[in-house]
Amino acid sequence: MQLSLLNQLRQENPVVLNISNFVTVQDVANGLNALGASPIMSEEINETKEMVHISDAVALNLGAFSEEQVKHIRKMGQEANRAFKPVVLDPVAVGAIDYRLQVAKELLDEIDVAVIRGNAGEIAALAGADWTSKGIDAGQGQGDLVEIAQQAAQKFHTIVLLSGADDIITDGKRVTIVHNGTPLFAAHVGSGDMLSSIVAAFCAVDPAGVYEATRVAATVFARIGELAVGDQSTMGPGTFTVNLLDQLQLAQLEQIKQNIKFEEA
Ligand SMILES: Nc1ncnc2c1ncn2[C@@H]1O[C@H](COP(=O)(O)OP(=O)(O)O)[C@@H](O)[C@H]1O
Ligand SMILES: Cc1ncsc1CCOP(=O)(O)O
Ligand SMILES: [Mg+2]
Repeated sequence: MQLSLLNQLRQENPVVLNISNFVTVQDVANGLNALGASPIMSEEINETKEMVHISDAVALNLGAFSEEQVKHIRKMGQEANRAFKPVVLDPVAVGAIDYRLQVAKELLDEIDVAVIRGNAGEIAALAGADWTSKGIDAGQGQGDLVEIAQQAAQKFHTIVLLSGADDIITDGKRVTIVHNGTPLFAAHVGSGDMLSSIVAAFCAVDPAGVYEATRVAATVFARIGELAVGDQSTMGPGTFTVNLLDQLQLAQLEQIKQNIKFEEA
């Protein structure tokens, strides 16, 4: 795995344009910034073309959209496609709310999305698989998550990153499973949104290799979570959040490379 993309990212400092949600916007901005990317957020549709022009990748988060924001998301995605800037979509809670699923599917029809990053419930809903989601969380189901991720990737002609205790990255055929990470990620609202924007940052560094960029992003983020926990046996989400932000900036490639656990299929 080309983990050295992290150093390239830190050198290039790519601009990542985000449609965020009001819950996690600061996690996303600070997470990108600490890692070595340059975040910018936008809520004004009239600046879309210029915004995309100055950006290297776009992350579209469906966490708290309104009808107005959907127009903005559509325009931003299509503008990014015209400018050949990679687009990452985070379909927050589409497994729990049918209306969200419908909007996400429409956007996927209208925008050429490079990567969909979601939890099991979200990716299962997009794939049309049997699964019970719970709000923004993954929920529960019996299906094989690798097959579900592959189905979603094939259906939408995109790379899928299905995150959770294991992260599954697939283009529909190739599969990488990353076992690194910490359950404390799930105790912090915004972990998934941070990851989606970080995927966009890695795609900006290597737009020709979206699959590689996505699996590197997942691995780097998971290892940084582990480094944030360190050897402390008890830690709560408060300390984890602070340490995560610190490690996003401080963690060096050599530390990240230690103890990588992934398999390829
Ligand atoms: N139980 C877990 N163990 C290890 N890592 C986890 C666990 N749950 C989530 N993560 C990690 O948290 C990050 C966010 O993923 P996830 O929780 O699936 O997203 P979301 O917040 O959108 O539901 C990913 O890096 C994922 O690997
Ligand atoms: C709580 C909440 N409600 C709407 S968006 C959102 C944040 C979701 O963040 P994440 O998917 O990263 O946990
Ligand atoms: Mg999420």
